[in-house]
Amino acid sequence: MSESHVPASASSELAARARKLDAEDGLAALRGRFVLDEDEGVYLDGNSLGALPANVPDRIADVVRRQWGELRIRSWEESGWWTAPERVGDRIAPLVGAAPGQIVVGDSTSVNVFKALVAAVRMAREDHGDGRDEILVDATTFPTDGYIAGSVARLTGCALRPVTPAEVPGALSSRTAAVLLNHVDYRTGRLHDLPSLTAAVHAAGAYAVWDLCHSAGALPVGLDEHGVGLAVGCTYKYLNGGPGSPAFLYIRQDLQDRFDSPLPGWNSHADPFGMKDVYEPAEGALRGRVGTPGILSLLALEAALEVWEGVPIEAVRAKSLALTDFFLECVAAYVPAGRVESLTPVAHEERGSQVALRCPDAGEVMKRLIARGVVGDFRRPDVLRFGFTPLYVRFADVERAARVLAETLGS
Ligand SMILES: Cc1ncc(COP(=O)(O)O)c(C=O)c1O
Ligand SMILES: Nc1c(O)cccc1C(=O)CC(N)C(=O)O
Repeated sequence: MSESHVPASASSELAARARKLDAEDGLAALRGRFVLDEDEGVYLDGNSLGALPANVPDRIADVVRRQWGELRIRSWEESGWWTAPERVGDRIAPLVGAAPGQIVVGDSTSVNVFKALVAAVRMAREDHGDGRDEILVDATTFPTDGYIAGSVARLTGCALRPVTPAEVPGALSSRTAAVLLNHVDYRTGRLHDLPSLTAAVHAAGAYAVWDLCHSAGALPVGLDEHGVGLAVGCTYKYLNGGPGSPAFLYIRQDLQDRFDSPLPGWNSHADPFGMKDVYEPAEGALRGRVGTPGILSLLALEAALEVWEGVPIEAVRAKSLALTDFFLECVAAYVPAGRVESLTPVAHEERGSQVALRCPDAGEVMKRLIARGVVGDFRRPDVLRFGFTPLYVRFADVERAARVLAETLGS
């Protein structure tokens, strides 16, 4: 493959900078907590599926062989299976700025969006009456949120109004019951202003539900600090919980006794083993539970969260911004002008932990990149997505990815 498209002087200067940045990186040693083959290439798809933390396989082997194989039914108590949804929620809590007792883990993000959004509409109507008959949904959302919001609207007799996050303040009215928003846009990597949008929604007497899939584990969210009422997120991206690992649901402390779940399964009952005919919700966030949790993936996630031991999310954010800055700089230096267009905002306060580059032949380009060991992903119709997980991505990876991209585009 020709390297003629990458100016040699820029390449050696940026490669040297990458080595220096890696040498000075206070988080560099964290990469050792993951299973990553040094020779395999560059993994920039942690915004879709995080890498495997090295301690997970042995933990899962213990859960299967000893907890399930030997202790069997006793493990619900003796191995802490029954309380795992709340316990693992408390492990996620500091990463999203929540005090303990407000997060339960279980089900998928889609299911948690459903629970949170119905509960939000119910609370808005309790506060202001049935005139609250509109749900605003992020028009740029990852599709599942839009589909679920559509169903919630039909079930609750609300109108569904898709608007961009920027349009939300102007769209709020005395009809708004709930607003479903993404903290970081899955396609462009744009970070939305959670504090001001939450405040605007609350000022209109409505409830915001935040989807944190692309921010949890990538940047500080500050749920308690910003008075967020309800939030959901997945754990298989920046939290590295593994394929299909359970999602989380945040219910702010003071809203918990008003949280009226549309899926009141027996795991959320105040007395689950009372086997009562009448439903009585449990106290606290655990009324967000539904049925029996998937213990294997829940405990894989619990082990995966141990990689965060002693890692401040602020340091992760600082490295994330440095990585994406450096990637944009390398792309600008290496890729022929006009060949790609960045959809990711330049301003730090508007950027998540990914870079999205538009190019007309993105699908083909990503195939060729992957064949050369640079793994990002392709989002239709024309977006190359690169996710930067600060726990294991190195500056040298960033420089290499941009160089291989330039070579691929030039070939
Ligand atoms: C913003 C957002 N919400 C939801 C999901 C997916 O939800 P689920 O966990 O139900 O598959 C994704 C990606 O998978 C996403 O990017
Ligand atoms: N959640 C995914 C899955 O279960 C399989 C394959 C890919 C994904 C995704 O990452 C989709 C997604 N959240 C996105 O950001 O595009």
